[in-house]
Amino acid sequence: MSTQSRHIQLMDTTLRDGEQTQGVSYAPDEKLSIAKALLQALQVDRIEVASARVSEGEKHAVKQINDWARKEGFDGRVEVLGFVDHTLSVDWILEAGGSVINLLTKGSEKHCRDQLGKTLQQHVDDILKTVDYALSKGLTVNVYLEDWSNGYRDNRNYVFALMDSLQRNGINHFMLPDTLGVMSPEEVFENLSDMCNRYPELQFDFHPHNDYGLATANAMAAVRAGINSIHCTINCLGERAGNASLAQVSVVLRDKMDMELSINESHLMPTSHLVENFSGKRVAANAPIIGTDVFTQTAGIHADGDQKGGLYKSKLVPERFSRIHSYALGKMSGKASLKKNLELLELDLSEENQKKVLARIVKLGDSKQTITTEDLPFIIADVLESKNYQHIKLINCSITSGFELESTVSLRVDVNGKRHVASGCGNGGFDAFIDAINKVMKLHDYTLPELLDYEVRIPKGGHTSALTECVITWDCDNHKRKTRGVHSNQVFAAILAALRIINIQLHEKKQNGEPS
Ligand SMILES: CC(=O)SCCNC(=O)CCNC(=O)[C@H](O)C(C)(C)COP(=O)(O)OP(=O)(O)OC[C@H]1O[C@@H](n2cnc3c(N)ncnc32)[C@H](O)[C@@H]1OP(=O)(O)O
Repeated sequence: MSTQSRHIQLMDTTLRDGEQTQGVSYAPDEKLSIAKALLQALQVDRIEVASARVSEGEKHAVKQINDWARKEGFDGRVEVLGFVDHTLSVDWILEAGGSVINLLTKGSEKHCRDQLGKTLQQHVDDILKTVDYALSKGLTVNVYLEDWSNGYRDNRNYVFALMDSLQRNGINHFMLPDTLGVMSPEEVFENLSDMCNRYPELQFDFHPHNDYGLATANAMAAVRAGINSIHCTINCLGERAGNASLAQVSVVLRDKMDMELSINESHLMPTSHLVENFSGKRVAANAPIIGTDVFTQTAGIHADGDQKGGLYKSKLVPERFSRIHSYALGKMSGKASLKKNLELLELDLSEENQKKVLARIVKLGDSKQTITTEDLPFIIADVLESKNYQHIKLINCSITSGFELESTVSLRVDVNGKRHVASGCGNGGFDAFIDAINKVMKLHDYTLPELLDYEVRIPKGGHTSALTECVITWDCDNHKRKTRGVHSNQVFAAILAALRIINIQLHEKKQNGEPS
């Protein structure tokens, strides 16, 4: 149908279908925080926040969201999935302060017959009872046709008969799910075009799933067929392979189809992080738009092209998403990659020294080591044999750990020429070290930054005696910094990474003329 620019609504179901991701369960306050981020910051049109009847905790969460939404003027944009159970789901939603029910009906003859054990007429009678009850209580009613994609393929007369019975009963949106994510873009276009042509007066939503990795392509096909509302989730969460990614769908519909969306792109990353934290499901580093690595150029040739007038630029510029380009350091780096990192750190090096530093970076990369931007000053100091970059030096350190025992550390350390002895205890060797080193650093008017992430890894194919590498991400005044340490003992790898961030920050203090 039409590829003419029009407003496409996104209905985010991170808090309903997204919570059907294996192992994900949000606490009520987490649900409220995500709902706020979705409606207020990201400016999603509608959100589905739960299934009715699940639990008392869930009802409490939905009530909190509805109370907040009403106060902030988002009433009518918070939806709850309900069942064909006459009064039960409707009453549950009303008790939770809700105003919209997304009623789950059977969109395939097979589900109607084999799961409910009903004929179509019996199912329609039950649905209408629930719809009438919901409308009499003032709810807005949307209807899901569960398993519509299979139902349409196997017996579309069932689907048409269901639609014909429901279409004049005050239902707002008819939601057509590809419940098992089995459709191709061609099938989506063909089947949805047919539905739109048959029922031109009705509002349809499309609910894609990503089982074949086609959710975004299917969302595009749906819009091409004339659908004006797409369901998606943050970070592609959802049952099995997940739903369509809101980041991908919103950006693709804007860039490739010229559609209008209300989404504020600069909030895609923060919302993704929030959901990542609360769901415990990590986003792949190469996930489009929101992955940590997707604006990093690794190849030297690409860094060179970026310097020569943005030769490797597309519409997907990181600034759009409040992100920045970065240039990886490793064996594929060239002089342009190094230059970009030096610019970032505001470091100046002669051509001659750049060559030496680059040779060291390539060598380190060859031995599979990760090199972060924060490593660069150390590599430079090492290559150029600069002595004035060493502000903290661990002279010795012993750690004791035991099963069901608190770990203890005693250490001797040199900070800007002053020798200190300290001990500490904690929940594990690294925690005990942090306790001890914080006691020392307090005397130097310095506090370690908050730790945001802590990753330990061994080279692929390694074994228990291999070197371990620990990469720690620190929150330095809302600016993320990564440091790494390499050691055969993983706690010492972490300690070396911690010493490195201290060294960096002591060096900066010195350069700023602050006492240390
Ligand atoms: C498209 C989707 O992703 S659907 C997701 C729907 N959401 C959920 O399932 C949320 C989590 N579910 C739950 O908490 C529970 O399953 C509840 C509270 C909804 C129901 O729990 P229970 O009463 O224990 O039933 P159970 O989980 O076994 O569900 C199966 C019953 O629901 C019936 N059912 C299936 N679909 C529907 C429907 N759309 N409307 C009404 N009843 C339905 C089945 O026929 C079965 O009934 P039966 O026991 O009489 O045979």
